[in-house]
Amino acid sequence: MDENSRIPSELEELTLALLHSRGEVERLREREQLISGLLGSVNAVLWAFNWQTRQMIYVSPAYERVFGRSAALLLADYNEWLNSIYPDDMDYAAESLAAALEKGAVETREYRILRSDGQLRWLSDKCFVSRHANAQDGPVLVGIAEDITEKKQLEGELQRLATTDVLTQSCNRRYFFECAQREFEAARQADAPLAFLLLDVDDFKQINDTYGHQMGDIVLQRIAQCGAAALRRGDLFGRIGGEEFAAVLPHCEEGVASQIAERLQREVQRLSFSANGTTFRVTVSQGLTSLTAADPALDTLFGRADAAMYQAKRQGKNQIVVA
Ligand SMILES: Nc1nc2c(ncn2[C@@H]2O[C@H](COP(=O)(O)OP(=O)(O)OP(=O)(O)O)[C@@H](O)[C@H]2O)c(=O)[nH]1
Repeated sequence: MDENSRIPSELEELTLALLHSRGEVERLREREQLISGLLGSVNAVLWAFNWQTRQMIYVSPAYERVFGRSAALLLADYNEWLNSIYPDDMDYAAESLAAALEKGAVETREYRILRSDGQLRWLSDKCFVSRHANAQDGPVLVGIAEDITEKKQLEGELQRLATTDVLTQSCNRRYFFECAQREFEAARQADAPLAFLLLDVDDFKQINDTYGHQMGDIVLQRIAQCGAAALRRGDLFGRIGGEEFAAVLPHCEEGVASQIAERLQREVQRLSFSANGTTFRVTVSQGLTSLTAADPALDTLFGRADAAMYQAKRQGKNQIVVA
């Protein structure tokens, strides 16, 4: 056989190369279809952002579903993304994005957006510095944003259940003392006034025994409503025992605290209940005290308010004792 006949001619080489590159193009097309199918079906927004030019380079199809806005507008102008962030969360969203540049990644970003239809939604938006970006184009940030509104609502509901007294919807004992401790420490640190109020329903056993436990529950609910009505915004109110409630009044001088306790006393006295064809009223005894420089712990305040409340009971009930 002739030596030259074994060497493929230039034409054959070209044909082989063409066939090979056609196969490659076909494979790439299939791959692209697969990836765009995946990106289209994933309910998370994948995005890429050029930090230097402040340009959105890419955003996946889920953007229009999650944000309810046009992807074309976003690709034309990055401000479209900023416009969608809930104003209170704007600083956090911008700072955490910049932090990703320094740290390489921020995986705990959560903020709220306003969809174009006015709906408020929570997003988890993890972002990373891309390792594949071209150095001369500046850093590129890539991210994955997911709608976590339902998860947030569930967390909120769990938090509410863990901190709320089921019967009266006021703070439960554990949460009340947790918040009271924080208020106590803040007042001590700022040398600010703080009052502690303890309230116990008078002759509650008799109410239960005469009108039934269910009626007793209604009494507790109405007293809790009086508490919410009489206190100021920022005051803490909770049910800390069966028929015992407590309040912490931050930044409250003794005189104002007394007025608040008196208002609460009157609110309760005004309540009227009907059962078994009769009408009855309830009263409460209150113990009130204020933080002094010598109080080492919240327990000291609590103990003083408790002693004052028992003094009110001993003195005939339906009254406030200030200690
Ligand atoms: N209906 C109802 N009763 C409760 C609840 N928790 C505790 N109690 C009742 O509250 C009553 C408290 O009674 P006592 O501690 O004797 O106090 P009191 O009758 O209010 O007497 P004074 O405190 O001296 O005025 C008890 O009978 C408890 O069973 C509750 O969630 N619902």
